[in-house]
Amino acid sequence: MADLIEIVVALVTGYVLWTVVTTLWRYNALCRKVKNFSQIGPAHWFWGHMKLDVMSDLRSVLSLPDEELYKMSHNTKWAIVWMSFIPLIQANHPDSAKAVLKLSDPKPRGRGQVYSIFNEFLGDGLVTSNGKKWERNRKLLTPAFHFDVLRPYVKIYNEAADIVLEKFARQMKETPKSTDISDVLDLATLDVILRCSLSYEGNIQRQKNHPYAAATHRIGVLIMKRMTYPWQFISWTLYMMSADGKEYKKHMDYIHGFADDLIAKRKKALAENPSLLEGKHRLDFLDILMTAKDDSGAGLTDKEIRDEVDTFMFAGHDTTFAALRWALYNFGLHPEEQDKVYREVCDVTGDRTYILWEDLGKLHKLTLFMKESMRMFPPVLSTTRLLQKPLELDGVSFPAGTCLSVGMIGLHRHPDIYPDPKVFRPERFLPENSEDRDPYAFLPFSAGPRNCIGQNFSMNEQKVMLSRIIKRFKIVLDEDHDVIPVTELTLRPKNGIKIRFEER
Ligand code: HEM
Repeated sequence: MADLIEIVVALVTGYVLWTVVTTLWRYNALCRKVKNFSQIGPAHWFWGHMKLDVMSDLRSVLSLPDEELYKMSHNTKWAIVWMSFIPLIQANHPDSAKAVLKLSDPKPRGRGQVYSIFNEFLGDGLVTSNGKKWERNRKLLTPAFHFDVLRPYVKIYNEAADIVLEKFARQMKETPKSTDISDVLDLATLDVILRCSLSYEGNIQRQKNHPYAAATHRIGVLIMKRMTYPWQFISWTLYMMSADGKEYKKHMDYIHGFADDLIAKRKKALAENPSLLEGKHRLDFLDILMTAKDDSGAGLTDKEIRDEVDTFMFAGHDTTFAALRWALYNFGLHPEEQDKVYREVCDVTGDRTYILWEDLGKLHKLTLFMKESMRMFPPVLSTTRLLQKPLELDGVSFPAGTCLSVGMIGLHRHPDIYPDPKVFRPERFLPENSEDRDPYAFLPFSAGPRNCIGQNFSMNEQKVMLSRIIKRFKIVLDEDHDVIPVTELTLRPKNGIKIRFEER
């Protein structure tokens, strides 16, 4: 018996030692590989880049002098951010971005890995799931973004824009110097996604604020804060013991309860009146989820439906909200570009106030403007994959099991791809100026099999909102208000953006 115990102890000790040694060996090999990659600044020996100001205030990164940017990007296709001792390797060139994104490699969701942190919030929805489950749901939900489904949404975007204009006009009467644009656009984008995809009529925009919008805002802040404490990042239990963890759980419970309620109401409505789906040429998002059956005839479980509802409410609202805020900011910063877009909107729409589906394809200058705005201020800052096979690129080989990200800011400001990267120049996206550019050089919506399913939805919504706003108002930035870009899941302006809306 004693012999057996000794053997077991020896085996366990051997296994533990073997695991520690191989992990350290792999870690050391990876560190040697990445040591020459460009960095946003010197890393602290313990915290790495996590506690640097640049992580919370991106102004210094966004205003790096061109020579500095050039030095950081010219000879390398990868950059590195140290999350304490964990290197976060980021593709910052189209070649490396393509190598990462065209693979069907999964998103990393193990303990302490980037997407694990979203699991409690978004469950196993389309953004976070992998493998067969992702494949099934992506196939199931793709028809919800068909043009025929998107076309009637233009009416809803216009209705939301009506209220946005009315509120901006009222706010300007109350505070003529300038007004913060955040709450108005937050509720508008939330209302749009709820009405279009989730058949939910909650009169959201008529409320002063909404607990869902407040909860997503705080969740963004708390997730980024959690990432700066490795022990909280790795352990949900430890996180739940902190005050932040408790607050996070409170918001999450609210969000999940809201989604459950919304699903229950739609189920009830469909049960009482099945004809609601009759005559619908194509089903919208929630109805697809409710009625989908797999080959064996089984539908999605309640939890699966809720995960997708949570995912779409977040992914479909916070991102477009971010893009709209940065676009209005850029209108204010670049009055001459604003003017070009204004004249185009007037030409296309004439005496009409409402934007029609047919107008959307004619708003070329606005589209160039929106692309340049998302180049400089990408609403989503990165996406990550877990290598399933070794990857060799640019003289560096990464073993299977390495996490590789694409960093949108580094990529979109690469001076070899975008000369004068800090200059706002929408003509960069004219066909004649971009046909030779690699499609993986501009990735606000990511690319490859896991690209954004909602990009047309969002582009249409942004076009309607922006053209309606700009046709009615001239946009002037409040120069006394500091705009501080921060990473809070999406790229947000920390204290909002203040604008003076002048009636045209
Ligand atoms: C300006 C607005 C938007 C931006 C910048 C944006 C950006 C992105 C990016 C970068 C990804 C990849 C994320 C990752 O790999 O982790 C993504 C995925 C996704 N987006 Fe968007 N998005 C926007 C709007 C929307 C809208 C309006 C919806 C829904 C109506 C939506 C739904 C999704 C979903 C479900 C995914 C996961 C797709 C998959 O993995 O199959 N997004 N988006």
